[in-house]
Amino acid sequence: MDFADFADRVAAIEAEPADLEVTSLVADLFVDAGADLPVVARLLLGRVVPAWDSTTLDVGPSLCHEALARAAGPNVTADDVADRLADAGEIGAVAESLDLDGQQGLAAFGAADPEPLTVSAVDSRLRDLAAADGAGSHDHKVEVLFGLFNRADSLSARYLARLVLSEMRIGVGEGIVRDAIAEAFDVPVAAVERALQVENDCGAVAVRARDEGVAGLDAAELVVGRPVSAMLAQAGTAVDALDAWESVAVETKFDGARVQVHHDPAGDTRVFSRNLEDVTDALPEIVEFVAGIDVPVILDGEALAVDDAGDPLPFQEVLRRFRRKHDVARMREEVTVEFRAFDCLHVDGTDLLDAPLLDRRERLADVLSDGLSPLAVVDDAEAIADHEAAALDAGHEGIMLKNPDSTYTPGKRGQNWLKRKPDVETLDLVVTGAEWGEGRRANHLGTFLLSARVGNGEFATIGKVATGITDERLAELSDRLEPLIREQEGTEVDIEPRVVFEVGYEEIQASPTYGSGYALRFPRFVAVREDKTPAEADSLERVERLVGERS
Ligand SMILES: Nc1ncnc2c1ncn2[C@@H]1O[C@H](COP(=O)(O)OP(=O)(O)OP(=O)(O)O)[C@@H](O)[C@H]1O
Repeated sequence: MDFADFADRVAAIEAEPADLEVTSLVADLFVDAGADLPVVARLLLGRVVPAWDSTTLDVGPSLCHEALARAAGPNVTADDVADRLADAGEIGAVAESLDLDGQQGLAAFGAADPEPLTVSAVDSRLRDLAAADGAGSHDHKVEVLFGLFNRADSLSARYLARLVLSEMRIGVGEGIVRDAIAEAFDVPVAAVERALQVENDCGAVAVRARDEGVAGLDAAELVVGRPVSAMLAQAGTAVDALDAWESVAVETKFDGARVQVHHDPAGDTRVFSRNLEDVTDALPEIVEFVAGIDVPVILDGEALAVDDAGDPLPFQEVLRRFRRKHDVARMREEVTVEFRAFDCLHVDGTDLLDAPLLDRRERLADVLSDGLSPLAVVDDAEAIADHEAAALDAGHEGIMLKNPDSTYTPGKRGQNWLKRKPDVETLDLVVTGAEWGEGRRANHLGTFLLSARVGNGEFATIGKVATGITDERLAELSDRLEPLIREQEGTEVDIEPRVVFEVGYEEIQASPTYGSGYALRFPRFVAVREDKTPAEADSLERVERLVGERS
């Protein structure tokens, strides 16, 4: 499929306001995609590689501006592109407005490939770009993007630019892709959903649905070494749990970082973070800990930092490891990280996603004798309160209440896992802006503008945080956020939404000051959530719920 045809179809999808119609248009596109089906399915979600692969294109705005300017010809500079972006507000409109003239551009710049740009050419060039690393990678990336923009017509440029900056925003989310696969190939939505959870790649699942139908979808299996999304929890109380289930599995809620451990005694051990990033090198203790397991396993659990007495330390200690991977040996001497396993997804060729929690826990105990998170099955509120008090006394964050009969549903924030924490409230919010500091802090960004997620790549501002940040941490945050600056006006900057802050606050108030209609009172910085992407930040819906609960 030519990329220009794909871009036409995407423009029609973007212009359609009704979800059902969007699903049908996407389904039609899937039917027509032929051999390009897996790539088309991923591109619609703004992905080049499957969701289980955390490789990113790592293209920042300035790199993209440089490539666009080169493709636009000698009269346009990267600064011009940035200026146009300030006016237009989104990169797709800018790319489209540059009138990149496809094949004429080729002649003008002497590019080697006279073929029209196809979907598969874009895919392979962007994979090549994603693999570029180290010295010279900047220039290589500009070169690859220039080559693509140079062969693109205006509409193609619009979607290419959005794709490389992870801003597809065409109103197509995972739910629509799931429903469209079902509609296109006449298979049940539930079967598609299940295969997506297991395989974590909409491209591969679309092909299964088309080529093998329900049987193919049902045959999707976990692969040791390929991460799946983690099952998530909702906030809940003992009463919620006892109302919903006959008995309750109570576990300690460890204040660490979620890890999924894939161990193959005949091969490799890999550790993945909650956003599926490979963090194996940052956590050698965990690799060593599971080294003795003599069958292939996929384990779910928490990486917990402990002090010399074995007592838990705050989760920031573990997250620091994810960030500074090259200092691991030194950091390991300073802080010990231990593994607490609480679930088991696969043992020795058998997937356990559909097994009840207590059965999975039995299998877990078969393969691991140490490092298990304790679990008690109880049926009264008093026993739950006792467990909570004991967990808090021991310095843990709270307790988890789980339905003993529940299956493991990857990526779902369902009602089968409830988290119960004392009322220390924090929100995970996306940094979308900042202000330069004053005086001693003039070289650093000092105040950070925070936003809640409103859906499909959009964010609404809700407050500013400047409190709770040490000078050292401020320098670190500045280094981190400066490359993400999109625009500057006076001392205020607009920042690409990439980094998530955990922020404490006293109260949430209705307020016209911010786009969300709410403002945090007394916000204070707690940590950078290295393990969360903006898509996993707290939503405005959650904020509204919190406000509702309080009033
Ligand atoms: N025994 C346990 N069982 C399940 N999850 C646990 C357990 N102990 C600690 N956790 C952590 O609690 C998280 C569950 O809460 P949730 O799914 O809401 O994630 P979260 O948004 O990171 O929440 P939080 O910030 O409260 O940890 C898990 O992702 C995991 O990291």
